[in-house]
Amino acid sequence: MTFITEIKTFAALGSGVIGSGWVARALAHGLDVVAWDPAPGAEAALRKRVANAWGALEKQGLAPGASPQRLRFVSTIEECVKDADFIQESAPERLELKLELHSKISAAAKPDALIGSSTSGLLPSEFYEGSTHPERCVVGHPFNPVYLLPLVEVVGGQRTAPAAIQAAIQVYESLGMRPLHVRKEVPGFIADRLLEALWREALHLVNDGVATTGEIDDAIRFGAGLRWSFMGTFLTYTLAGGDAGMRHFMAQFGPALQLPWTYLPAPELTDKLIDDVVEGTAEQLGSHSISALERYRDDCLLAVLEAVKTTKAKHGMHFHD
Ligand SMILES: NC(=O)C1=CN([C@@H]2O[C@H](COP(=O)(O)OP(=O)(O)OC[C@H]3O[C@@H](n4cnc5c(N)ncnc54)[C@H](O)[C@@H]3O)[C@@H](O)[C@H]2O)C=CC1
Ligand SMILES: C[N+](C)(C)CC(=O)CC(=O)[O-]
Repeated sequence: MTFITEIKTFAALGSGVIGSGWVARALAHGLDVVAWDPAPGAEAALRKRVANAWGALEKQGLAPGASPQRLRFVSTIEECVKDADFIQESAPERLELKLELHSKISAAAKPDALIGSSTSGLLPSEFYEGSTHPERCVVGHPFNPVYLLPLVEVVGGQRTAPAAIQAAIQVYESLGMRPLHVRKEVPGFIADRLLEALWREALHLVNDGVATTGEIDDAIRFGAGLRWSFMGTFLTYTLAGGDAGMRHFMAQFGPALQLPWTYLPAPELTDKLIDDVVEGTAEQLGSHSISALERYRDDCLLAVLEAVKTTKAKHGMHFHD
């Protein structure tokens, strides 16, 4: 079984934060993009988000012919997918909604067009249950902002063909991404399991009055956050074990895991906790608008990506190593 991997037309269903990020990435790679979203005013909101991202994409370098004008917004699912070579769904994270949407998408799509879902952690075997040609259906879980962050987790369901996983990896690579094949279909995949643990503990720290949202963000951005862009937890902790490496690290810090410092269940989302988090982050936002902070974030990310790429090259490594 073969799937389309040379893509000219990219279909995006759902054009919120993540869908618009996919649209911007695909446009920047010189593709024609067709988008659909049922919300009133969705087309204007999408074009505004793409415009806000375009400056960063220009700085990063556009493919020949890349233009926001190659985006066409349509009014039906069928029109969106019928001529598409690759389809990416970024609809709200609700199982029933995705189940129904994918039965319509897959029925109208070319049979050999791959279908990816941006879900953050739902299981593909479940929401592709009613899909036509389920062997071409995968999860392609991206990270915000999708147009700059390279990681995409690729996950197959019980009926996904291994060849479709490889084909999807090829397509995401052609969009400049760094696919990571999640070999076992588990809720939350790999990255969101880790991010959820951090998020849960951050909420506990606010709930227990230990720290404000700003202080917790400081604890990340001036410490581990800086090193995470080029070295993950396992290699970082190997170095933290000194010359004796990971075995010494495990012997020294392993017992603390039995205390443990962290809680497993999430805190109850009481009105007070929600207010504390919303008020804390409003203070952090200050007078900046979300789009201004998105441009600031994008500039920082471009600088970090460039620094990591240049430094890796000096050490004989490729960016995707
Ligand atoms: N926001 C994030 O940080 C990330 C989200 N994701 C995933 O991406 C997907 C989309 O999330 P967001 O973009 O954050 O949500 P969002 O709320 O920003 O956007 C969702 C969009 O879907 C549209 N929509 C509503 N009903 C729809 C339907 N029946 N069919 C198609 N579109 C519909 C909405 O009008 C809205 O524009 C979810 O599966 C989420 O788990 C993945 C990575 C990160
Ligand atoms: C909060 N979230 C689970 C939707 C986050 C993600 O899925 C990935 C990200 O961009 O952090």
